[in-house]
Amino acid sequence: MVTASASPPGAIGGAPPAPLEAHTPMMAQWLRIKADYPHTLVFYRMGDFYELFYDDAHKAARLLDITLTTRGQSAGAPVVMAGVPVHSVETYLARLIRLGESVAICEQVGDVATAKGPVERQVVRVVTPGTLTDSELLADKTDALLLALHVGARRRCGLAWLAVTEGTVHLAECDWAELRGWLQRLAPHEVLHGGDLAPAAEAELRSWLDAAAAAVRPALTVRPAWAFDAALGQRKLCDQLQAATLAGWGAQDLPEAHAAASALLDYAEHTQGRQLGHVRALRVVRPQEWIELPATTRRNLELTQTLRGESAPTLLSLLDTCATGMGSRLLRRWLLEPPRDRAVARERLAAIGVLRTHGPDDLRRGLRGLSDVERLAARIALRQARPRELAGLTQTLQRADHLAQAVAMLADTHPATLLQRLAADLRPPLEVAALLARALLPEPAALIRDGSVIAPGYDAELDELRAIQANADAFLLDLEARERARTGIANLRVQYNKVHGFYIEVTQGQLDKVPDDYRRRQTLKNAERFITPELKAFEDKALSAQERALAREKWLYERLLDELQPFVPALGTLARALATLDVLAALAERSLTLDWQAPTFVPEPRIEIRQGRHPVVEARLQETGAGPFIPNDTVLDARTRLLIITGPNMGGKSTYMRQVALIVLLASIGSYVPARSCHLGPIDAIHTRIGAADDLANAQSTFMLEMTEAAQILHSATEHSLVLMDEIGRGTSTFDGLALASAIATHLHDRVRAFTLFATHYFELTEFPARHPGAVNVHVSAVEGKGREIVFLHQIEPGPASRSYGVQVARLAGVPAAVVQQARHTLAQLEAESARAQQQIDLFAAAPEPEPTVASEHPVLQRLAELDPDALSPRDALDALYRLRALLERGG
Ligand SMILES: Nc1ncnc2c1ncn2[C@@H]1O[C@H](COP(=O)(O)OP(=O)(O)OP(=O)(O)O)[C@@H](O)[C@H]1O
Repeated sequence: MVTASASPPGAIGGAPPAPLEAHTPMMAQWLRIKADYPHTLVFYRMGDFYELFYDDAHKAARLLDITLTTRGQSAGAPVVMAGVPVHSVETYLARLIRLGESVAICEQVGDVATAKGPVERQVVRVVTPGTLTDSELLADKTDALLLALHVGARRRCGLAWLAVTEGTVHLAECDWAELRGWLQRLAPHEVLHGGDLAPAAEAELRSWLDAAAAAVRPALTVRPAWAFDAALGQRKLCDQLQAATLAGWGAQDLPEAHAAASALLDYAEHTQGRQLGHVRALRVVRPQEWIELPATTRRNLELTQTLRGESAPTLLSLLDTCATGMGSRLLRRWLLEPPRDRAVARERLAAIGVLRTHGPDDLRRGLRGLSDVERLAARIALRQARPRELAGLTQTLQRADHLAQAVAMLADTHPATLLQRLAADLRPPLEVAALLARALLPEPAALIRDGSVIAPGYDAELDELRAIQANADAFLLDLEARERARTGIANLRVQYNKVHGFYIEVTQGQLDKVPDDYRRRQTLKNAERFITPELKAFEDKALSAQERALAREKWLYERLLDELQPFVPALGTLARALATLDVLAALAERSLTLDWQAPTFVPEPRIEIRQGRHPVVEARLQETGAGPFIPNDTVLDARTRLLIITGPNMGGKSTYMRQVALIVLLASIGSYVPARSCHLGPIDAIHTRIGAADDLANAQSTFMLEMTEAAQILHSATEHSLVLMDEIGRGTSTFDGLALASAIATHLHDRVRAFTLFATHYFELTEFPARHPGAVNVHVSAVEGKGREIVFLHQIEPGPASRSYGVQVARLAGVPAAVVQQARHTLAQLEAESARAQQQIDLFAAAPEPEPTVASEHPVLQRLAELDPDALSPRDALDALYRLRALLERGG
């Protein structure tokens, strides 16, 4: 980090290069502060504005479209500045954060009245994309994730991440090659690194991050190399967890991740300006724990985003009827991190089963409108909680207590372990509710600086100060009456304004009646304003009482935050329990509303779905009244591992394949599924290769992308993976495509042995099952009506499709009749020709052994290859052996 002394004075942040003394006192103060935040926009508080200067001002003017001005001079040059009003700062912050910028908020902390020169200012908080805690800046349903990356020896990467609004640090280690997958899965909003990456590696990191990003452009923030210290990280984690060792979390042998954690915690504390008292949990994430969902799968299955990047209609948007933001965030995590261990899913299913029987509606009503306890716990720990948030917590805790009782009753009668754990964790700290109810007004002011936050009866001193203010009104009325009587001025008024304080106002016509002891305070057009010794004495007392009351309220509020600190862990536990209950209740509601059934897990390899449906397509058909969704079966097991799916365009192949993947995923997270029944064996990954959008940003052609994705699948799929291959090979010429498709199918069938759904338009591939016992043909059915129009039945049936109906679909799509007519004609010719040729290519013949290449590489082997042993006498053979030996000794 650049400091004031390391940089030539005055060259900071675009200011004119000059020693600090040459600048005005205020600009010298700004320069000192800016030197500590060279890469961060400094919002420098001046009255009702935050001002930015020099380079910061230029940048902000560009990014925020605000006016750039100059005012006065410093070091002999005009001061370039731009400002935003304090009252609307959140809007500007939100825009900057979305652009990946960070902002240091620099407030006046000194006393304006007593300051000599500029008031003392300090950076109280740094707002960065990965460390957001303000409710205004965070979307309800997503967390801002901060990730620290440490690249150690042999490019081994340590990862540590957290959402500052949550209480858990996560650790993981991986190789550089796997990093991309991690970034895609986590989609962090900000990544910290030590600045020691080679330029190529940094560029790679940037491109991976941008590819993983959703709405917010992730920031890449450089932290000093010393901040990444394994020993320090381990110590910091132990401190956070209040434990002597990390062994209890299985986190002791992760030095690279410890180094990352040290930078992570240091930075999070630095931005919040304090320790993270609420971070009390640690999780080591080992990728083998989850069913792998590569980025392509998440995209193709439209789990949380449509292919167009919208948030609906997606699987998440269909599932998410959660009543709270906490629930929605947890549901998203469940969906993206399906556990391989079926015990987790079984527990959730059992709990959902109980909620279904009892009807989840009462619980859901109880959850609706609850405060975001998770974020509030963090904001209390960071001392950022606002009065209204705390007042809301009072009610939330009381309502959570009712929920706790309801869940306890359910858990008593139904032994579902998850419900029992929830009942144990749903223990709202009611003393917090009592304390808050006593301390706060039911509807306090938005900000503590405005007063009107602390309830009467909570603090005797505050009550007394407020009484003085309250009596003031009575006193002023009394004074007004007395002065009217004394002076005979009937329209005399005693009033107050912020600038001039208390005064007696007398209109022009009455001025001759003003007594001698009136002192003039201000002259207006039609009136004069006066003060009297009695009013002045009162003013001093009332104003000081008001000021003191405000200061007292502020002090009491700080004490209240102190008193709440010990309850932060309990609030964290409560938040997690509420979120879990919310997700379970939402899944129960969905399963009832959408008529879903519980899946059954089996130990043997199997995906057996009866009457399965695609939940999102079904919902859309229902919405648009476009007819019923046709359910279909899927049976894959140890003997049948690959389905060759054929059928017309628009027939429903993609829908069918996706529905199988979605049902497998839903079952794995412990949800009911859109099917009459589902028996599911172990699954370790869901891979998809569907459609193709040109990756122009990375200059990859459609076909290149198709093959890259196929290669990744062939390398990483196992016999427990589910693989969807949609029309592989269509991005190139027919022969190339067909050859590749058949080779890929063969590899998946023979070597990988993954459960594979292979949709194709290459009819030649329907021969595949005849030669491969683990494969079968199915097709989506369609018929041709009388008018040669195509009717899609969307029914999966055994055997290959009889024809492709491409021309009929084109007609359906409105292709001009003349073109359709010509296509029909050409098709008939092609079919006739192909039947004549009957060229039999054996698509599925075993690949020939790789050609021996070694012989051409080493001269000894070359010579050896040239020998014909049958033509040699024993003597010649011995000679040849000596010659070879000599050649070898000469080094070839
Ligand atoms: N089982 C079903 N029941 C009812 N409608 C369905 C069903 N499956 C698909 N559809 C409807 O058919 C449309 C086309 O389906 P889909 O995209 O899966 O076809 P496809 O065979 O993959 O087509 P292409 O080969 O052109 O990619 C869907 O948008 C949906 O509206």
